[in-house]
Formats: sequence, C-alpha cells, structure tokens
Amino acid sequence: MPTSAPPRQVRVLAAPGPRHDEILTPAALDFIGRLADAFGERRRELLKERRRQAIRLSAGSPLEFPLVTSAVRADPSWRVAPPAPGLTDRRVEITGPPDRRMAVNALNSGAQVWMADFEDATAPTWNNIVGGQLTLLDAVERRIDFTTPEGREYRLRGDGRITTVVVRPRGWHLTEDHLEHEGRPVPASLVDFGLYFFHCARRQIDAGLGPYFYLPKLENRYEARLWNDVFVLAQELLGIPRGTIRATVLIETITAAVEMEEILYELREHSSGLNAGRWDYLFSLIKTFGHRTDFLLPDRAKVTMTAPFMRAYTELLVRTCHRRGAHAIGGMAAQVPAGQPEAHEAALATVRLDKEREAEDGFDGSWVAHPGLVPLCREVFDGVLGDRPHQLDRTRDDVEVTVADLLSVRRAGGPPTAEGIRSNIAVALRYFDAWLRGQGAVALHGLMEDAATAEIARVQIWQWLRHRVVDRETVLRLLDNELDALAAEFPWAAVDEVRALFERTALAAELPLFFTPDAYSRHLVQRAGAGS
Ligand SMILES: CC(=O)SCCNC(=O)CCNC(=O)[C@H](O)C(C)(C)COP(=O)(O)OP(=O)(O)OC[C@H]1O[C@@H](n2cnc3c(N)ncnc32)[C@H](O)[C@@H]1OP(=O)(O)O
Ligand SMILES: O=CC(=O)O
Ligand SMILES: [Mg+2]
Repeated sequence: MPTSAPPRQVRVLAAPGPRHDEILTPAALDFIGRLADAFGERRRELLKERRRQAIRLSAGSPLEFPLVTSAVRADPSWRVAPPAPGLTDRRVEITGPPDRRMAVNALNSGAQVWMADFEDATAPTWNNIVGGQLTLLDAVERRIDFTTPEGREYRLRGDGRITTVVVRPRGWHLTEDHLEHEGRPVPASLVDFGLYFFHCARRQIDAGLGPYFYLPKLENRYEARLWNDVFVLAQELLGIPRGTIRATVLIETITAAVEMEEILYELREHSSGLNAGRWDYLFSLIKTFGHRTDFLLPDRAKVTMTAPFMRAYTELLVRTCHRRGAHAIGGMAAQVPAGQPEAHEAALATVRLDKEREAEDGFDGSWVAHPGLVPLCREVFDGVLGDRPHQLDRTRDDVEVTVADLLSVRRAGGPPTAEGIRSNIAVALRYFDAWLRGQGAVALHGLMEDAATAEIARVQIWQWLRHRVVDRETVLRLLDNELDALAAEFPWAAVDEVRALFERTALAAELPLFFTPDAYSRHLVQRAGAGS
C-alpha cells in the first residue's frame, strides 16, 4: 500500500464557503488523496462487476449462496470483534442528515446512537457535504450549541448522556465532483468517510468512543473487503490501532443478502453488525428482477415486513449476526408523528407493531426517523431486553432460510391500484423536487421519504410500465396532474427539471441503476466554481 509516496493532489473545484477551510485543510485533502490513490481503481472495477452481475441475473443466472465461500459459512469458530465502547447497547438509533438543528435534536433525543447520514437522507450539495462535516466536528467537540435568528436556542443537554455518533458515508456508486484527483472526481464514500475519520477519529477515541460507520448499499463481499482495506490503511496513516474502527453494514441489496456471512467475515476485525435496510432492499429486488413477471410487486404500501420474503430476509439477518457475535439492527418504519391526534396515534401504533416484531425476532435495537419515536422504541426494546444490553445470546438456530425463501416475492400478490400508481408518481416528483433544492428527507402524508423510498416509487412505475400493468398514456396523464398539483402547492418547485428527471429515470426503456448520479451531475454540481 502506498503509504510513503506523496499522494497525487486533490483539487477543490468549488468556491470556498463559510468555515470550509476547517474541513478542507491541506492535510485532510492529502489524506483523501492517499485513499483515492490506493482504492480508486478497485472501486471502478467493483462497479463494473456490479453491472456484470446485473446482466448475469437478468439473463437467468441463478442467485445462490456462493459455493466458493461455503467453508467460511460452515466454520463455526470465527466471530466479529467485540462491541466497541458506545456500541454495546444500541436499542434505539435515531437517523437523520448531519444538519445542525437535527444534530442537536438527535443528540438530545435519548437514543443510544445517532446515525448521521450522508446517504439516503442527504441531497449531496457541496454545502450539505462540507457543512455536514462541520456539524460532526462541532458535535464531537460538543460546541454545537447555537441560537436561530428567531431566538430559538439549540443546546446539547448537559446531563452527561452520550449518544454515540455513527456516520453513514455515501455509497460506492457516487462521486464527489467538487474534489478532483488525477482528473477524476473522488469517490464520495472516501470523501465522507475520510473527512470524518481525519478530523474526528482521534477526538472520538479521546472521548472514550471511536470512529464508527454505517456502510450503505453494498452488493457483495468484495465491496466489504474494499471497505476493510480502506479502514486498515486509514488507521495506519493516522497511527490509530488497527481494529479501532467499527462498521455496521446495511444489508439492503438482494445480492448482499446471500453474502451476509461473508460480509461479516471480510469486516470481522472492524464489524459492529448488520442492519436490515428494508427500503433499499425492496428497491434492489425490483431493480434486479424487474424484468420478471413473478417479481411484480403490489402497491408500495402493501409490501410490509410481514410478507414471507421480507421475513425470510430479517430472520436470516438476525441468525447470521448472532452466530457471529454481531449486533442485528432493525430498519426504518416509514411513519412519522403527525399533527392530527388520530393520525398521530395510528402512526405510533404502526411503528410499535414493527418494533415489537423486530425485538421479538431477536434484533438488538432498531432505527427511528424522528425524536418523537425514541421513547416508543426504547419501551419496546426495554420490554424484551430488560437490563441486558442486547440479545446476542439468541442464536436463532430455529431459522432456516433458503434463497428461494428470499425470492418468494410472488406471494406478496395483488395488482397495483390506481391510487398506488398515482401515489408513487406523486412521491417521486415531490421527493425529486425537495432533493434538487438540497433536502434529502421529507415527510409526505405522514411518511418519511428519502432516496431509498423515492427509488422504490420510480422503479415501481418503470416495472409496471414494462409489464403493461399500466399504460404509458395513463402514467403521462397522472404525471401532468401531479406536476400541476406540485406547482400549485409549491410555486417555486423546479417543475421542468423534476419532469425531465422522472422521464429519464422512470419512463426510459432501460432502467437507470440509481436516480442520484444523474440528478447530481446535472443539478447539484457547481460547475462555475474556481479551483483553490
Ligand atoms: C431508508 C432509510 O435510509 S431511513 C434513514 C434515512 N432517513 C432519515 O434519516 C430521515 C430522518 N427523518 C427526518 O429527516 C425527519 O424526521 C423528516 C424530514 C422525515 C421530518 O422532519 P420534520 O418535517 O422537521 O418533522 P417535524 O416537524 O415533526 O419535526 C419536529 C422536530 O423534530 C426534529 N426532528 C425530526 N426528525 C428528526 C431526526 N431524524 N433527527 C433529529 N431531529 C429531528 C425537527 O428538526 C424538529 O425540530 P425543531 O422543532 O427543533 O425544528
Ligand atoms: O437505509 C435504509 C433503507 O431502508 O434503505
Ligand atoms: Mg438505504
């Protein structure tokens, strides 16, 4: 590994913003350059492999637990690293973008963990990315207090309770186009990971915690190995002992679901478990098998975690984790507290059922999207865990899951309804509009919508069109209606850009793998910026 050669330079291609110099220091950019030098090419190769695998699967190759790693799965002796300080009891984890106000609210929420999200909940404008790093630095330094221009005070609670910060960098498919290395944009994963690690790893260790991460959208064990190698080099470069980092991998693609054990194995010296990222998982199922009629899903609202194929996925995840001493963390119920009392109670009741099922199935904790859901999630997990920090001892030897179980989507049943089609179009458009204006998570009709749920909405429209469950004229008519409704409600909405984005990502003959790279390069990159 090139630890001694000088790194090739990373250039900043955007105009400097307030306090950006605290994050984009020459030493931090040098560190990012070293990571990009060491891993840029491997990342590109792995992205090509993603495409090759997608082609193989759409041509009918069977998806299987890999034969070549059966010895890893059969070997009962290996375990992941023991839980690191601050990550033993994870019964409630609140998620959200690394925005200052949300950060203070999350850190005061009473959750054990704050998952600061550069992925699904962040629209990666340059200001959101660098501003997010500043939020993290200030949060870790506990100097994040501020007062809004309206006089509202945001103060970290002084009762000594520490919510552990866990950072989710963007996925391997994305680039950070405001940083250039060797004439190419720097992989966004390395930027988000690298800047946080460079500035905050030591500070977190000194505070008795550590540099912790969530890793999104992995598709196979080789991507986990790449992350592990990134961690090894990053620790070596900063003189931090190997094995200090901890990372929880989101199992949110169908191809990663058949390699859960291998992913834990690759990361075992840095692993802190797996999370059931249900929304991207559904997106991945449709994207991977959208060409098959037996993978036609009904309305998004009708695909619940109790569908047999979703249960197979979560049961396998808990079993896999607990066999290896790793935490299994539950996913996100989409309901957020609403203004009207009846809707509020209904939302809480739905989330409660979801958390109860997870706790009873053996999960060690779960995600919530809103501070108002923290007490509920805590109460449910307290009921099952009591004083124990987790339930790793529940090895779930009763669980047997086959690949056929994971793929038994047909049993979800039911054709999409007119309302299901309309609502997917409405959600995709409204979310795209928010995202283009820099907001990566929004509440729409009492549901949290982020990049993963918006992907489901647009990919379902593509799937239903492809299989002629709905005709193009109907979709185009609904598109016009929903764009009119969007413009009426938000006169400032970017209607033309939103329409074009929807047409390119939901109506094209060939399905784009993600909507974000296209939307990012067209709309979020500040091309006019001068180098610095
Ligand atoms: C599929 C996945 O990947 S899930 C994980 C990624 N997605 C997320 O993390 C989404 C997290 N949730 C959110 O971003 C927000 O809850 C939203 C956008 C859905 C709704 O936010 P709002 O419209 O602001 O909700 P609401 O008005 O009820 O908020 C009330 C207060 O709670 C705060 N709040 C809401 N959600 C959060 C959160 N997740 N973290 C911290 N604070 C929060 C708001 O900032 C607001 O505080 P304020 O009164 O000081 O301004
Ligand atoms: O990242 C979480 C998901 O559900 O997607
Ligand atoms: Mg996700």
